[in-house]
Parts: sequence; C-alpha cells; structure tokens
Amino acid sequence: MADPATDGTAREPVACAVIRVDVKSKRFGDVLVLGDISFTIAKGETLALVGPSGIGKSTLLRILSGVDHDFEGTVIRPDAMAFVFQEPTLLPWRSALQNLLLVHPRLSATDARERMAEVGLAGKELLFPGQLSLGQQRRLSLARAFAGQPELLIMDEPYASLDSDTGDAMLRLTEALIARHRPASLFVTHDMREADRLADRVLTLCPHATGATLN
Ligand SMILES: Nc1ncnc2c1ncn2[C@@H]1O[C@H](COP(=O)(O)OP(=O)(O)OP(=O)(O)O)[C@@H](O)[C@H]1O
Repeated sequence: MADPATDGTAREPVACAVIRVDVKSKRFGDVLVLGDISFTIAKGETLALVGPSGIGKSTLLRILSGVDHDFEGTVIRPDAMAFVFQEPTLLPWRSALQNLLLVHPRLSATDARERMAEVGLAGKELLFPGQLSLGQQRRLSLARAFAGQPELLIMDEPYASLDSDTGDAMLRLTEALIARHRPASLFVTHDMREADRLADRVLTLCPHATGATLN
C-alpha cells in the first residue's frame, strides 16, 4: 500500500455549492491519513472520488456525511442527504415497498410506487428483498435514496460486484436519476470507466508525496 498519509488539494469556484469541504487534516492517533483537501460540489454536479486502497476514501466519506467529527477543518453540508452503499442494506423481513416507506414515512404509497416504477420495479412492491435479484435490490436502494429528494447523494462503490451488463444498466439508471433530480453527487469508485462516464470531475486521492488532483 502507498504511504497512507494523503495530501489532497483541490480548489475551484464555490458558486451554488451544495457541500463545501475544507479538511485540513485527519489523523488516527499519530498517523496522518488525510491532508489538505478542499472542494465544493454544486447542484446537479457529480464528483468521483478515486484512489488506491487504504488511501482514505471511506475516511473522507465518513467526514463528509457527518459521522466522523474528529478532524481539523470544516464541512458545510445540506440537511437532505442520501447514501447508497455497495450492499443494498435492505430489511429482509419487510417488503420492497415497506423498505422505502420505513425510511420515508411521509411518502404516500402512491409516490412510493412511482419511485419504484422510476427504477423499473413496478409490480415488485410486495416482494421481499430475498425475492429480488441483486440488481433489483440495488435498484430499490437507488429508489430509496432518491425518494427523499436529496440535495446531496453519496455513493460508496455502488456498482461493485455486479456483472458488467447489470453494472452498465445501473450506471445508465443512475445517470438518468441524477439528470432528473439533479442532486450534488459524490461517488467512490475504483473503476475509471465509471468515473469518466458518470462524473463531471474526478478527485484523486494520492500519497502524501504526490498530492491529490482534481480533473
Ligand atoms: N478507525 C480506524 N482506526 C485506525 N486507522 C484507521 C481507522 N479507519 C481507517 N483507518 C486507516 O486509515 C487509512 C484509510 O482507510 P480507508 O478505509 O479510509 O481507505 P480507503 O481508501 O477507503 O480504502 P479501500 O479502497 O480499501 O476501501 C487506512 O490505512 C486504514 O487502515
């Protein structure tokens, strides 16, 4: 693994920023994991976060999402945020529709069904997650994320471990949902093809010696 100390510097205009990140440093004990990382994401803009294993991508996501407050710097984030993880994280004993409504209790059943139809799951509302294919489970987790009309969408390797056809279909679906709902989006990926296709800009976390780049 590369030197885990990371020095990322990425600056650009801040107009219409949905999230504003200015991390000076993040340490675990004496170990510097993240250095100087500054960026914003505007409404409708998608940023890919890439870098080698162990460089600090998940650590940065935890800081951005507000789970980890133990760092130097500031993050200004919106209230309405949604997360999509590698695993769909569905409750197996609840139907697909209930999985949506549990997270969004104010959503009407009609709206929830519309959200499911939007991701190609019309007619699957009453099935349990175990009765859905992995691709359908991922679609449901996307529907759940977009159902709250998030201002900021954070995705952590959302297409990992899918076969190439399913991954491609999910990528197309995500593109369409982002184009329609226009959240600011940030996603972690190891796949530069995914990053080039989905992202407007790519933030690369690099070892301390070489810094980080924003393209
Ligand atoms: N709670 C913790 N305590 C101590 N060190 C940690 C902790 N969490 C992560 N680290 C270390 O911080 C560094 C960055 O880890 P992180 O999980 O953020 O990397 P990553 O880029 O997401 O890796 P991957 O792509 O493999 O998921 C690693 O060296 C890891 O061992």
